Amino acid sequence: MPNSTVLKACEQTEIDLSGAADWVPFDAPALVGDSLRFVSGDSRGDRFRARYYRDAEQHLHARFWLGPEAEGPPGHAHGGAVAAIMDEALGLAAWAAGYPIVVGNLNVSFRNMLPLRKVVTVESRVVSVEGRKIMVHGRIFRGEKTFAEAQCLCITIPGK
Ligand SMILES: CCCCCCCCCC(=O)SCCNC(=O)CCNC(=O)[C@H](O)C(C)(C)COP(=O)(O)OP(=O)(O)OC[C@H]1O[C@@H](n2cnc3c(N)ncnc32)[C@H](O)[C@@H]1OP(=O)(O)O
Repeated sequence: MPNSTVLKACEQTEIDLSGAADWVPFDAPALVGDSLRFVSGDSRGDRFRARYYRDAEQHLHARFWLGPEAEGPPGHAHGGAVAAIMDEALGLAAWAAGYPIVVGNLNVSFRNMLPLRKVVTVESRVVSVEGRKIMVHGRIFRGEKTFAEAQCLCITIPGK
């Protein structure tokens, strides 16, 4: 079977990215539009598929699926793919909290290799706001297993 056919087969698969019972879908493109294209913009893609939610306390969560085009170590996610998820999700968490920002500093700890073709959860918290500096913490996990943790310093955009 040619490679292109193998990749197409993956595209056809519907991935269950549904949220927890008390989460409400969050319309991220309505807030930041094309800024999401690099990571979560292709809902049928073979790299990332994602859906964002907010809980009752307005914290941002996401379900992410990483496909074959996000591969680093065999069968597992590339570190850059994990960092890209953190960059988008934690930056978006600041936007969703009302702060128009860019990411100034992102510190990612890779705790366990993240398996491809599994749905994982991203959780985030805006932990502090000091002037233009918004600190957001996040974690990628599935069940009891944490794959990555991150601290993201977001800086509000002057004039926004
Ligand atoms: C846009 C929609 C996004 C939606 C969700 C998707 C999220 C995607 C997130 C991204 O990928 S954003 C793209 C990657 N980030 C960048 O390209 C940012 C590039 N850097 C800049 O544009 C500027 O350096 C920046 C706006 C962050 C800061 O420049 P400024 O000249 O406006 O601010 P300044 O340097 O005066 O710093 C303001 C404060 O922030 C602090 N700061 C700035 N950059 C920092 C840094 N990198 N590390 C630590 N602290 C930093 C700085 O020390 C200072 O603290 P104090 O007020 O306490 O003095």
